[in-house]
Amino acid sequence: MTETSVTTTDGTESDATASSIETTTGESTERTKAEWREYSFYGKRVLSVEDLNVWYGDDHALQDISIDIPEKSVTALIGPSGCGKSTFLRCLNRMNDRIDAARIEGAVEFNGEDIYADGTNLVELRKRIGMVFQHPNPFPKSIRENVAYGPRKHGDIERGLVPKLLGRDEKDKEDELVEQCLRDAALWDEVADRLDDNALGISGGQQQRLCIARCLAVDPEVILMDEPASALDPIATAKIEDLIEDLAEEYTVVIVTHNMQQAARISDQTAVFLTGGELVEYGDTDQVFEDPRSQRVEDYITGKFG
Ligand SMILES: Nc1ncnc2c1ncn2[C@@H]1O[C@H](COP(=O)(O)OP(=O)(O)OP(=O)(O)O)[C@@H](O)[C@H]1O
Repeated sequence: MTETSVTTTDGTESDATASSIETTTGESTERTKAEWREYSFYGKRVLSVEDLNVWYGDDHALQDISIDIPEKSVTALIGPSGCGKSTFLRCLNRMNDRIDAARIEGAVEFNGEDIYADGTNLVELRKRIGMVFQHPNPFPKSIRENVAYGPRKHGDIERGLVPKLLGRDEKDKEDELVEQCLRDAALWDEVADRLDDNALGISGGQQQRLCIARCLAVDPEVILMDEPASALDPIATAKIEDLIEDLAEEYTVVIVTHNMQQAARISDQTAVFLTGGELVEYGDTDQVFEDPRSQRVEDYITGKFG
C-alpha cells in the first residue's frame, strides 16, 4: 500500500490511498485506486463505491471494490462467470437487500449520498437508479399500461413529473408520457398502433425495449442493465446496443455483459472483474482492450482463460 496525493482534473487535492492490490497470484494491478479516481473525474461522479465487500454466507463474492462511475456515459462490467459482476451491479441500487444470505460492507454514494445510510427510501432510490434485467419481464398488461405503471403507482402524474419530462407545463398527459418514453426507447414506431395490445405478444427484443421505456417513465438518472441483450437475436441486440449509446447522452448506464465485443463497441469505460470478486482493471474502454495493464486481463480478453 502506498499513500498518494492526487490532484484531480477539477483542481481539488484528494488524499486517496493508492492501493496497489496484491492479488492472490502475487500480481500487482498497475492502475491504482487513486488513478481510477482521477480517471473518473473526466465526468461528474454519479456513483462512488468505496471498499465494497459482499459475502453470501461464507462466500466472499466481492473484495474491496473501489470505483467511481461518471455521468452520462456507458460503463461496462466484464469478467468470467461467477466473478461478481451482477452482485456488484445489484449493490448500486440495493437490490442485494432482497437476498437474505448477502452481507455488504463498504460505501456506495449516489450524488454524494450514502445509499446504505439508515432511512434510505428504497423505492425512491430504485426509481433514480433503475434496472433492466437479462430476460425481458414486462407485466402481463397492455404496452401502454406497462409504461404508465410506474408513474401511476408512484403518483408522479399528480406530482407534476409528466410536465417536467415533457418540458412544458401541462398536467395529466399520460399518453404523451407513454409516447415519449416509447420514442426514447426506440420502440414507438413499432407499437404506436397497438398500445392496448398485451405486452407479452410482442417480440423479445421489443419487450426488452419496452422494459427500458418502463424504466425511463419514472425519471431515472442511472440505468443498470444486467446482460440486457443476452437473450436476444443479433438484430434485436444491435437495436439495444444503438439504444444504449443514445441513452448515454441523457443517462448514466452501467451494463454487465459477457460479450466483450459488445463492451468494446458501446462502452466508454470498462471494469474487468476476475474470479474471486476482484476488480482488476478499470479505465477507458479502448485502453483496457488494446493495452491492458494487467497480464491477467490481457489473458482474459485474448481468450486464454475465462
Ligand atoms: N443469491 C445468491 N446466493 C448465494 N450466492 C450467490 C448468490 N448470487 C450470487 N452468488 C455467488 O456469488 C458469486 C458471484 O456471482 P454473480 O452472479 O455476481 O457473478 P457474475 O459475474 O454476475 O456471474 P455470471 O456472469 O455467471 O452471471 C458466485 O460465486 C455466485 O455463486
